[in-house]
Amino acid sequence: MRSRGFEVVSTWEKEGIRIPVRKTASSAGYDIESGRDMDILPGKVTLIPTGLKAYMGEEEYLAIYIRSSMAIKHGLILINSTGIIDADYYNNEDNEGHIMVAVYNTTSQPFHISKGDRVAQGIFTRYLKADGDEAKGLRTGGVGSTGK
Ligand SMILES: O=c1ccn([C@H]2C[C@H](O)[C@@H](COP(=O)(O)OP(=O)(O)OP(=O)(O)O)O2)c(=O)[nH]1
Repeated sequence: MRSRGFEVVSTWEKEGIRIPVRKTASSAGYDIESGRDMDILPGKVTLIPTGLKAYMGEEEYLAIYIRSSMAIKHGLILINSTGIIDADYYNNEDNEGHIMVAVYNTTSQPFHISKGDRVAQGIFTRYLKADGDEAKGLRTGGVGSTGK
């Protein structure tokens, strides 16, 4: 039985996309790499495609955080502070569940990222449901897919 994990998005160039790993026995985060070469321009939001999707249990999500060194040494932040990858994002009909890392370059200089550079980390997390919660909707895509 499988619980949670990562897969390469089928439409993405598989070459050079590595399934995330934790670097040490007690690291919480799975290191997530950029799926392509990119220039992260100052003062702009850039979506970094990862070439990855994640599957998990129903009451779990994958929390995406910046790698500390990207923030502290290079001034990159996540524009949404923490990316929430919902369990039902996996294999959605729009983009298959492609995980995007939404970065903002706080410096005045462009920052180059190569395919395979570790940019973010993902931590699988459990959440709790409120009494009377009977949500049944189906996710069809990514950011803003359930409204505006
Ligand atoms: O940094 C992020 C944040 C979100 N997502 C994907 C996964 C998530 O399941 C989906 C929707 O994100 P969220 O629910 O945070 O955005 P929303 O603006 O509330 O959109 P929706 O109306 O689709 O829920 O977009 C990413 O790939 N990267």
